[in-house]
Amino acid sequence: MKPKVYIDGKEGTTGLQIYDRLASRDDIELLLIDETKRKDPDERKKLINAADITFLCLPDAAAKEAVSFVEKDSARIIDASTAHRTAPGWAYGIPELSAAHKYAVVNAKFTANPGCHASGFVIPVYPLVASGMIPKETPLTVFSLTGYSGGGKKMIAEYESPEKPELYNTPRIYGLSLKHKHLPEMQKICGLDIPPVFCPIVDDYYKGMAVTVMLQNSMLKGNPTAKDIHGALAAHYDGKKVIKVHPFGYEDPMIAAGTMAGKDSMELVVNGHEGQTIITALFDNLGKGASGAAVENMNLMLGFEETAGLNL
Ligand SMILES: NC(=O)C1=CN([C@@H]2O[C@H](COP(=O)(O)OP(=O)(O)OC[C@H]3O[C@@H](n4cnc5c(N)ncnc54)[C@H](OP(=O)(O)O)[C@@H]3O)[C@@H](O)[C@H]2O)C=CC1
Ligand SMILES: CC(=O)N[C@@H](CCC(=O)OP(=O)(O)O)C(=O)O
Repeated sequence: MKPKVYIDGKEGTTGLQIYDRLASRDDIELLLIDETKRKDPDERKKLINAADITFLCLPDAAAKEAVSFVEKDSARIIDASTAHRTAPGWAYGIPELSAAHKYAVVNAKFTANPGCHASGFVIPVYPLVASGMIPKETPLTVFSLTGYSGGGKKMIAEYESPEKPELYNTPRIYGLSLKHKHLPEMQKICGLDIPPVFCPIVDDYYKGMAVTVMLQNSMLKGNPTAKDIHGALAAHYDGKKVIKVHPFGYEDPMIAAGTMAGKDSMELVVNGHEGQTIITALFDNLGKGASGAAVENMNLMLGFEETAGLNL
């Protein structure tokens, strides 16, 4: 029998993107809610318990409510919201981080899909902290360029409105409280003593991200060069299908944030010299930053090839 899959919040930005990746697959059965009942708690509860896996593509409060609906042992959850990313008992959905992370996802009842900015930070930083190259007490900084689809339906409507304010044509820095909701997962998953200083920037294009971490090499163990750091990342992600480490350096003098738009994979680009290193994670906020990652996690949880249905 084919595994049954339900998307709670299918009409939203992330939900529609997951639907697009699953609609043509014949190895799963998609359960669809009656459109007039898509926010009806009883109907959603019925489908969550009828499904083998439910994707939650909802605001945090609705995601928490959906988890409270789970009754059957067979019902498993992949939550795209921020609600459970540091919660006990939840697997963190970046299986490439380590064998233990992959094992946790494969066997999870509950998987938290990572935040988009967080993915671009955690994927380069986790292995460097785990190996000791970045001491866990290092004060890191990170900035992230994102397309406006990262803000969901509301932000998409603002950017695509004829009344769009003139200054929305230029990049806008936000998260100025320095308390962005992705900071807890960045710190916890990487095992850092303190969260990084994080500056997100949204710009007037639909999708694609460039998340950049800058390092003073003298703060790192053994005073590595940028090439050493590149070598450590290339070794860690060697053979991975969804995460690629670009050969050291970059062929163009500039890196465009939209380079990986439309893809479900991520590319890490390392530049620098003996004294300083700059690492940029290039990916799509709707791909490895959300829906592509969610489908990859589903594939692992259901025993499929992890890249099934993905566009690498
Ligand atoms: N956009 C992105 O790049 C990313 C988003 N996420 C996260 O994924 C989740 C969904 O985000 P996104 O798709 O962007 O958001 P959207 O606002 O685009 O979509 C959310 C959807 O949930 C529906 N919804 C709201 N409340 C309920 C409810 N009680 N029951 C059923 N459906 C409900 C909304 O309905 P209606 O259509 O009526 O508004 C909407 O269709 C969020 O938690 C977000 O933080 C994570 C990573 C990246
Ligand atoms: C442009 C924009 O607003 N992006 C969102 C992040 C999107 C994402 O990863 O979302 P969740 O953590 O909600 O899952 C933000 O920075 O809050």
